Amino acid sequence: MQDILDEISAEMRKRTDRGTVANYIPQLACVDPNQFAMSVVLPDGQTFSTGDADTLFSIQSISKVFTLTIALGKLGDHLWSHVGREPSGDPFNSIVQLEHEQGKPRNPFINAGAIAVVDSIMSGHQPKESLAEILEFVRFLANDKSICIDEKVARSEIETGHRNASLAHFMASFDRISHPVEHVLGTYFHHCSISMNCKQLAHAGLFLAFDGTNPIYGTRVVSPERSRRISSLMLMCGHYDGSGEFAFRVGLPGKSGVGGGILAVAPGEASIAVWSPGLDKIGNSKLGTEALELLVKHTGWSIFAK
Ligand SMILES: NC(=O)CC[C@H](N)C(=O)O
Repeated sequence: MQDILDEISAEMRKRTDRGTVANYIPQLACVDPNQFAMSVVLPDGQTFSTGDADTLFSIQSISKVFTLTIALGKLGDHLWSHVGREPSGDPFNSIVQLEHEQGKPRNPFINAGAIAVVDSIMSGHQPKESLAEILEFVRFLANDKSICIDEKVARSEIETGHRNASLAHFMASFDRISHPVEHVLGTYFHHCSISMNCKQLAHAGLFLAFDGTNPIYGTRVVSPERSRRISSLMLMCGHYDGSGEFAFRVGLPGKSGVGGGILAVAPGEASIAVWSPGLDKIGNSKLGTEALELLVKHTGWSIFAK
């Protein structure tokens, strides 16, 4: 595995077209695009890494996997009255479907859906309490208490987040937001601003690759059924209007973020995190996707393989 990862890393180093860093969040625009990292965690806990795997990056929308897991734990199937579970085929920050669909977001991974999910888990609490709960959950999953929120990134998102504010207010106009919009947005921006490195992220996703149970510690996080459902949403919606392309090229459930990270799960095999800050036109990591494509070629880990 180490040889495979080093080969992929060497291949990625040669790439001249590395995509473009997210510049609509000023703090993310400062990140050096020449970075690359990949980590693979196996069920016995062995962790293989290459590149800048200890460097922290903003996990952005990958955090939506964790908030969805919390929301399903709290609301169960009732969550689906707040948010749908169909691919949107539109950009992650699009508002168009909301008007035609009575303010109900298509799925939990587009921005509108993730904002609705956050609202559903706040249950009358202050943003600080909800954030503490989300952060605690991520730390528990990764078994790492050092994971934190990057306050500078959160500030930067708050200052420039007009589009997300529009989505939240638009949903509120359909009575679909039950907490003060500013509180919901503050919580959303902060959970998007959690910083992690590839090793931590791969560990945090391990439960999804093993039917809801972390195989290293034997701790059950969610039921097998729920784990499979979260993974199926990652496959169908985890890369927004690029989800079909990702399934076609990689063939694994994955969730991307505009910080350039991707969490991918190979059921029964491994959890994988990859990071390269340059994005393609849709907002998914360009080299991250290429690296996962190569990994799957080497390992045969596609969910469509026997
Ligand atoms: N795709 C993403 O990672 C988007 C998340 C980002 N925080 C936003 O709201 O725009």
